Amino acid sequence: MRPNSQGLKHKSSHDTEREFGGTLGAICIPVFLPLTVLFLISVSRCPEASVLKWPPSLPSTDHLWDPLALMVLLGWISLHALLYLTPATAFTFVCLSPSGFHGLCISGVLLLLLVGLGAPLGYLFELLVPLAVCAIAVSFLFSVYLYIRSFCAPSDALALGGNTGNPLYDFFIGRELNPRIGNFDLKYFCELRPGLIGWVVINLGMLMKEVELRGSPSLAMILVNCFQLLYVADALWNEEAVLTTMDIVHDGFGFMLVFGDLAWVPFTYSLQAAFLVVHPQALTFLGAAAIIALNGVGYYIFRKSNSQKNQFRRDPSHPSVARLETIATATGKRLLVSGWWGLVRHPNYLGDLLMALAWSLPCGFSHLLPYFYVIYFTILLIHREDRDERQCRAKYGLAWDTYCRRVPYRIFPYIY
Ligand SMILES: NC(=O)C1=CN([C@@H]2O[C@H](COP(=O)(O)OP(=O)(O)OC[C@H]3O[C@@H](n4cnc5c(N)ncnc54)[C@H](OP(=O)(O)O)[C@@H]3O)[C@@H](O)[C@H]2O)C=CC1
Ligand SMILES: CC(C)CCC[C@@H](C)[C@H]1CC=C2C3=C(CC[C@@]21C)[C@@]1(C)CC[C@H](O)C(C)(C)[C@@H]1CC3
Repeated sequence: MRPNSQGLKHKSSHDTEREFGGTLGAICIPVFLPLTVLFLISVSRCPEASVLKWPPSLPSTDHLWDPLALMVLLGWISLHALLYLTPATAFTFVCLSPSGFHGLCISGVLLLLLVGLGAPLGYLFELLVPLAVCAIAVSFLFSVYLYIRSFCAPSDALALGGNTGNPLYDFFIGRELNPRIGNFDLKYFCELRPGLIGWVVINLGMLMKEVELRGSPSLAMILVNCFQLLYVADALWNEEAVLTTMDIVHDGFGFMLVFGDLAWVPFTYSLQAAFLVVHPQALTFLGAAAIIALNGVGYYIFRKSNSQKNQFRRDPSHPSVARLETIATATGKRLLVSGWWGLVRHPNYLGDLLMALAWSLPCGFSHLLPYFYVIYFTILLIHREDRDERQCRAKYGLAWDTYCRRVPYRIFPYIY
């Protein structure tokens, strides 16, 4: 057996553990999730906006395709590929900031120019369904390309879990860990650039549509736009931290991540803004202040806990983390058992979930749809926590069990 780039030995196709429901999941998820995206966008623009209505509303076939949508999508991905390849020093006005953040700033400047020249950004509302259809199609084609090219990759470039020998499952999970074209890291690019920045551009399009319809943006729309812009800007400012996430370190680059990055994130994470275009909400200043406070608390916990772990992993002797209590593991790495990581085993998930709730609350309580993100995200993070737990137990053995005894709660103190 030959160690791969994850430092682990390849198992045979029979003993590789299958995740996400195995082969059945790999067949159902690529059918079910793209339909879910189209269903949710359709529901968000119906006056009744009911996710429980039967039969479910799906867009009619003549609304699925628009050549303009394909041009916009391919232009957008190409622009970000170009920015990704341009050396950071070329952007002297933001040269001290990380390169993902340049992408966001430059997109912002270009959009302002377009709006200044009279481009109707609000038209994104009409284009949303065909754009999502194109993003789904591009995700499928790109995943097929990744699957085929993975057979030319050396075995130490393959992901541990994506090489079961079952083509459907391997296509879904991803065979190659970090596919590159020269220096261009395809997974890193997709995880942080076109989809994540596309999400805030769609939000802005929804805000402009509201301005077209009602003359000015509502307080609820402004809050949703600002909260989510802060989240995306934070991700791009701290972009190197993504290099330690399980998606980059452990998971292959297959349909699940490609679709997640290019279609799921931009089109389902922007549902609150799309909902508000057709379902305006009256928000009091007191209500808005409470929601801002909730988002602030969530962001504080999310940022502080992520930064504490990143700082500790980078330099454990740094004064900000040197006094924290730790336990040793057999690998030589230490685990934090005080500070944020002594409160619960995933304080960053707790902060992220509080923010998710704050993004839905401006949409009021009359509909379930704006709460889709919080519900989906709770399930995603509980499942992710379980996967991470298994990986950490395999890596750290007894030390991980000691950590779990010291810090018994996973995400919510005294609850879970
Ligand atoms: N908006 C979205 O859709 C999503 C957002 N996220 C967010 O992304 C961020 C990253 O999440 P994710 O990658 O899942 O996980 P984490 O950032 O929580 O990283 C988990 C890893 O941290 C290390 N670790 C765990 N406990 C300790 C400890 N006590 N001391 C030191 N190191 C420890 C382990 O790796 P090691 O020991 O190898 O360093 C473990 O594998 C989170 O804030 C999450 O909320 C995630 C998914 C989706
Ligand atoms: C299609 C499925 C239902 C789910 C696919 C999951 C993906 C959408 C997520 C897996 C991990 C992600 C991360 C982020 C976005 C969502 C996906 C791609 C992230 C970039 C969001 C911003 C954060 O600050 C982060 C820490 C950089 C996130 C990293 C993980």
